[in-house]
Amino acid sequence: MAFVKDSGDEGREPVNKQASQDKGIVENLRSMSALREEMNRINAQMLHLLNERARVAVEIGEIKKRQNLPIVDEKREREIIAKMQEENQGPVTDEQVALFFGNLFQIAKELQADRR
Ligand SMILES: C=C(O[C@@H]1C=C(C(=O)O)C=C[C@H]1O)C(=O)O
Repeated sequence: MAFVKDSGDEGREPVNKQASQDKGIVENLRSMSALREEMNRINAQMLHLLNERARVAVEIGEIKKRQNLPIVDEKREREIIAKMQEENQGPVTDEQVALFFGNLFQIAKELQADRR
């Protein structure tokens, strides 16, 4: 950043404060837009994986239906959450990992129940 020279101790004001601020805002908007594009790509990948997982859950549901087994398997859900928390490297917290997988289980169980 440019500064006015020798304007005393309290000096060190930008030559053009407004222009510097505007440049910062433009840079931030550029970064934000690039980050949102990255976020859009991740969202699309996650949607793809969500549907892939859902298709597997539906297949498991068909087997359970044929064998007259219950949809809900709490032990299996607890094991998945424990394993995912063990592998979790953050910044997502273990509590958030449990919440996220809990939502995935909910979706899987709804899809299985829809087909009973
Ligand atoms: C998919 C299953 O059905 C349910 C959903 C689970 C999941 O989404 O991972 C896990 C256990 C079950 O409560 C399963 O039994 O594996």
